[in-house]
Amino acid sequence: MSGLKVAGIVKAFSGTPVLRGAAMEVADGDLAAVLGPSGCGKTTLLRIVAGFERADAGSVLIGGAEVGHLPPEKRRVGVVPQDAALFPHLSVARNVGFGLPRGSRERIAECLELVGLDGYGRRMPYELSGGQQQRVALARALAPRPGVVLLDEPFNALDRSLRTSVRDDVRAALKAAGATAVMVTHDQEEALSMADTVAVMREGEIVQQGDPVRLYSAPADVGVAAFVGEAVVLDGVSADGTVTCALGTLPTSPTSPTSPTFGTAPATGSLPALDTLPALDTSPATGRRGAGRVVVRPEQLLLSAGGEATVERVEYYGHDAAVTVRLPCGTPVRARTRGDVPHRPGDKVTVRVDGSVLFYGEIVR
Ligand SMILES: Nc1ncnc2c1ncn2[C@@H]1O[C@H](COP(=O)(O)OP(=O)(O)OP(=O)(O)O)[C@@H](O)[C@H]1O
Repeated sequence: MSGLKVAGIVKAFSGTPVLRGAAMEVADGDLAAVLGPSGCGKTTLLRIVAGFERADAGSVLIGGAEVGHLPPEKRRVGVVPQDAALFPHLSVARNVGFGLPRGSRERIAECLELVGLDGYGRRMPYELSGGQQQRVALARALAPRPGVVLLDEPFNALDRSLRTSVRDDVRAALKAAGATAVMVTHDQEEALSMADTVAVMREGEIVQQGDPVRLYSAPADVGVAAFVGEAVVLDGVSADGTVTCALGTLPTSPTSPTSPTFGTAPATGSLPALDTLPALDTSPATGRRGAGRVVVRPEQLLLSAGGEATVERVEYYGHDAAVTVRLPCGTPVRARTRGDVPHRPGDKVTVRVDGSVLFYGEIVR
């Protein structure tokens, strides 16, 4: 196998477990995002892949070969740190050529071109913007043709307006180089918009890995649903392909998981990819029944004038707005609406749900 595979990674610091059997797989040439809240172990996993840290157990395969026993310089891994960390006293070209043999001018020029900075070789790092520095750091990581490129929250130091364009440039450069890459982030928008595959990490485990669309539409559990995008979570009672909750009786999505272990990573390290999970069983006789939790996406909530629900708060963002509405039963829900549709606090509205909803409950067979 080429690409990257990590399986069953366990790591503790001074007896405190940080990674508990983390497993993920990245196909050759794919960009993977490891997405998780602060402190869940993302950087530690990346450092173990890079060889800066040693795992207590588990395996790291790069291009099909086990590298767990190798020092960082023997792993063919390129690293892009958070803050670019260029050598301040070296020119851009010498930064990019740092890990290359002498006389690698052509390769340096090639890599600068890959990141859209051809002609910048003679500049010094202090003459570059933050985004340009980050691109030089990527060129430096790509220069020795690594088996895997690791990016640790690479856009953190950039301001918001710059991030989108630098993200595009970085993704384009990785794709042009054909690199297999893993990017750590706690920003769901960044993960969903950039990556080919997203691995969601929680408390030292990859709880689900899948492509962005499937991850958003079929999260493994309520926690993943709420972390990957916004979620309205309500209590509900399910029967016969529908669920009854504060928003009425709604059809449940065919992507609602049917197994309590849906998407969880077994300790053996095998991959919790959605594609490999058992076929979905939505037949009324054997589906999920009883009490559980309903997940609705805010953009599924449609508001119309007049009704029993009350608008409490409107956050206007231009392209859209977030409207908090109190339902007649007293439960608040947050809807995403078009920015040009006026709602004001105190307005009476009706809330309808567009499409089907996810339901997480006990399975009755
Ligand atoms: N060298 C170390 N010694 C002791 N504890 C450590 C060490 N490195 C990391 N930790 C602890 O391991 C946990 C996970 O840290 P890690 O940096 O991997 O998380 P993270 O998900 O990358 O967080 P963030 O998004 O905030 O960077 C934290 O509780 C951290 O304090």
